[in-house]
Amino acid sequence: MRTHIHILELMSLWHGALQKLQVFLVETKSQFTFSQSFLLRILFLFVLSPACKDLVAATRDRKLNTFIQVSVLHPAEHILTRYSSTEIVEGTKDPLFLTGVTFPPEYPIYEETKIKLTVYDVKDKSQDTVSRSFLGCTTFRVADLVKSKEQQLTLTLKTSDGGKTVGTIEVNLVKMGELEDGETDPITTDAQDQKCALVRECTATEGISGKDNLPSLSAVLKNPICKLYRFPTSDNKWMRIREQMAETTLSFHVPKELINLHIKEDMRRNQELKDLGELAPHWDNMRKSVIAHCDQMLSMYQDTLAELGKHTGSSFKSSCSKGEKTLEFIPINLHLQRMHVHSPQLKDSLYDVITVGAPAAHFQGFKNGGLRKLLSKFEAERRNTGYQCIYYSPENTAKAKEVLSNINHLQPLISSHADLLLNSASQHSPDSLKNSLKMLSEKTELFVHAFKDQLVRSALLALYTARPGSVLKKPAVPRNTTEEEGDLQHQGHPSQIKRQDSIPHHSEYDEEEWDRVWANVGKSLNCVIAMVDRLLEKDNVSSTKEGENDPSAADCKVFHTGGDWYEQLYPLVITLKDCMGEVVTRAKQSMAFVLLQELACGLPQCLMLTLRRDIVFSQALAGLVCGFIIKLHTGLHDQGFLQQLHTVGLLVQYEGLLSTYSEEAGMLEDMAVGISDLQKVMFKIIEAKSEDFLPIITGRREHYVIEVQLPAKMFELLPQEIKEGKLLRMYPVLFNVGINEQQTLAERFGDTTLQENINQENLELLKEYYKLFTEKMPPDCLPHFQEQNDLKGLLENLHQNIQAKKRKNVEIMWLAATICRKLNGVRFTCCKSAKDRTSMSVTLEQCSILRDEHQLHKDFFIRALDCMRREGCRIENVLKNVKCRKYAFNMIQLMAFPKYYRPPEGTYGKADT
Ligand SMILES: O=P(O)(O)O[C@H]1[C@H](O)[C@@H](O)[C@H](O)[C@H](O)[C@@H]1OP(=O)(O)O
Repeated sequence: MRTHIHILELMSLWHGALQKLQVFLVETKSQFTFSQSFLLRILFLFVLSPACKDLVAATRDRKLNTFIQVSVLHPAEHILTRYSSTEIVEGTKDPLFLTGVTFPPEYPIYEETKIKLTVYDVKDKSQDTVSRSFLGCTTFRVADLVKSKEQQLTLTLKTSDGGKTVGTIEVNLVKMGELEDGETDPITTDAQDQKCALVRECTATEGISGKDNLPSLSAVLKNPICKLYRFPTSDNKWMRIREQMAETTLSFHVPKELINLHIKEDMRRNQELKDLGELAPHWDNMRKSVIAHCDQMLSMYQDTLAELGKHTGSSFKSSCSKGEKTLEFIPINLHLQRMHVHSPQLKDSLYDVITVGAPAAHFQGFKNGGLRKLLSKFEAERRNTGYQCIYYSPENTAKAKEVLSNINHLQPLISSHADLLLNSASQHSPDSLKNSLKMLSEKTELFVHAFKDQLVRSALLALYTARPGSVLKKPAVPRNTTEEEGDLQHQGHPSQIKRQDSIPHHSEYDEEEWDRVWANVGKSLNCVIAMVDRLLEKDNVSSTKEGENDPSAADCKVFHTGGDWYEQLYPLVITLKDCMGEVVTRAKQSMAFVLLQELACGLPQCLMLTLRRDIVFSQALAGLVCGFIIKLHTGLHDQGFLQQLHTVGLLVQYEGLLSTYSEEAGMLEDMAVGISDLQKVMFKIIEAKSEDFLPIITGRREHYVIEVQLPAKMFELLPQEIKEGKLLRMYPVLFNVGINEQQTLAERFGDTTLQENINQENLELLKEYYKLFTEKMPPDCLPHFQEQNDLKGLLENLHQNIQAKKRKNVEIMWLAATICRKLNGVRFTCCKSAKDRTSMSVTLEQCSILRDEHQLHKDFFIRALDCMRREGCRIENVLKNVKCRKYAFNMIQLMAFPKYYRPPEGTYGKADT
């Protein structure tokens, strides 16, 4: 029977290159046999090599630059598939390879599968196609390795004609424990004992969601890619690095949920506009035009949602699709980039960065700039041009939306509590009556409170004047004139709009009427409360009398039947509902009238701007939800973090690499608004009731709540406050430093103030977060808390760097990222597509962390950086996006990059992006 083995990872780290190469297979379980046909889950295929002497080069005029190519010959296919390569090690006959090779979990490896290791000498790696010459190769059958004595093969590395021996390769199968022991082996100077890199297994579940195989994380992360490296530390030990990258189903799930909410919100708003009642012709025509435009927009959202509903396949949007209309709500190239470090004598550490294209409206384009500019320009125009409508500030428009949302939320709630009260009355249940009354009172108080706003009062007046034939005997300026009322008078109060004389005039506007209607709700609630008190009191008395064998007890019983309580409360409850209905109608209409002004003043631009903002927000939100869920899973056992989460909130730090020149300046303007809009988002963690762990989104444009579902076992780990549904706040901050040739142009001939302003504003936000953090968190709470002073210093340093206005000051990014990590925040890195510049930046960040936190040997810093860029997850990201293993940089671009952002030779060039 043919055995089907899953070799999850093949790691090749080859030191001493061609003489001797050892390959290790490591199994997950302590036992497996190859006679079974089920999938064997092998953790490691580990390539290890001692030093190589007498390496045979084709010519002796130059030193060898070598790499190993790993190919697989599948038993059924007889085709050799090129699978993976190590990095190139230059100028030595004793190369030390640091890069591993991985097989994904679904990769089929059989007993009969052959693995071929070919060694090449690279002549010129700067060319598009690396010019190389063959040095030698060897092939082994997986079964031979597994069945071999001591699970080790010694193979000869031969020239292509099979004639000449150029070295030997040792292949070993290693059990997990042996590997772990090996990990801490010191590196000796004796090349014979040098051990090299490995690639470790990465299954969809275990690789990223950890050993517990967390279903709530597996539901979100898909298609993981995993690479492993082993790098020397400064004290000559080995550290093991697992680099992982995964896409997320949230790329599509979040935008779909959000568009659904927009549709509901806009349908409701359109209905509210229709329900405004009779209006004078000027306003009526305005309303018709607004509704027509809004309906058009609505159907556009519906079409987009329908298109997204058809989408199947991969859960990420590639860089090539960034301009596609149907995908405009989807974030570009959203991935989790994770580095897992096992270093000797130190605790394992995880470093996560979410990489995503800058949230921006690519389909709409950037000819007129991005949201930051467009919104303020629009607002200024709306304020200054003589539209035939009333100007309400953005704050007041937002307030109107809030009032409407409160009405829509509270009215049905109060109504159902009132029904519950009647129900309790009919059951003659004192306890339940008390409870229902408590709930009813609480909600009604909230309701009354919701309308205590001057805006409602002034909008009622404005609406009154917009009714056919309205007239004001004197300019009715309500008490406490507000900003919009000032504007209202300034810009043409509706009452000042000329009307035809034939329109019949209404009686004078009664300013006090609203107060009366509004107060009636409170009064009718008081009547209900008084009645309930009386009923309960009588009930008490009657039961006491009953206990005393009072002869009139029988009468009382008749008097206090369920029906009686109900009958006495019923008319009062109906009055309460009626009063509330009266308030709702007036308040809804007045607020809808405010919204009508907002829309009418800027048609159709305001709808296009709303669309643009929705698109950008959708992309930003998808990333944030992904970042939050991952952070929650990694921090679930960290009590300090959980406390920070509910007492302070979560810091979310974005690193932007966009230039402030041409189109990218527009992208940055979009991105800045999209990220700032994330302040409107709060998270809530709930216990999952089914196997569907995807987050649930509720709310409206001004305020969203994301409910993240956790399985019961994990939910149990949360602090009580979070379990009780406390809303968790987000603190997004963005720091941008353009690094490419376009930024050089911006610095020389253009303008960098956009970047400077963004960095300055966000520094203030970061400082605010830090202040909150120090005020609310106990001093010993966080693992990094002892670094309190460091943090202060880092913030000061960041401040100075931002003030310094130095060109391409990438120190800003490093400082902001370090502060974020120390404050337990979520890290994001973004450029246009999150493919090229982002890859340079995250790999640099990874290696810098290894150097600063894990004692990466200083001589290996550049080597490690090159390994990650050449063979790591990010080149796979490029491949996923553009089907080509080349970072899309040309020489001119690279020359403009800060030094450590340049990829190794041979990894960049023309790519069709
Ligand atoms: O991932 P990016 O860095 O945004 O990719 C850029 C790349 O930096 C640039 O050199 C190249 O000319 C392309 O513009 C890339 O953008 P794409 O969005 O086209 O991948």
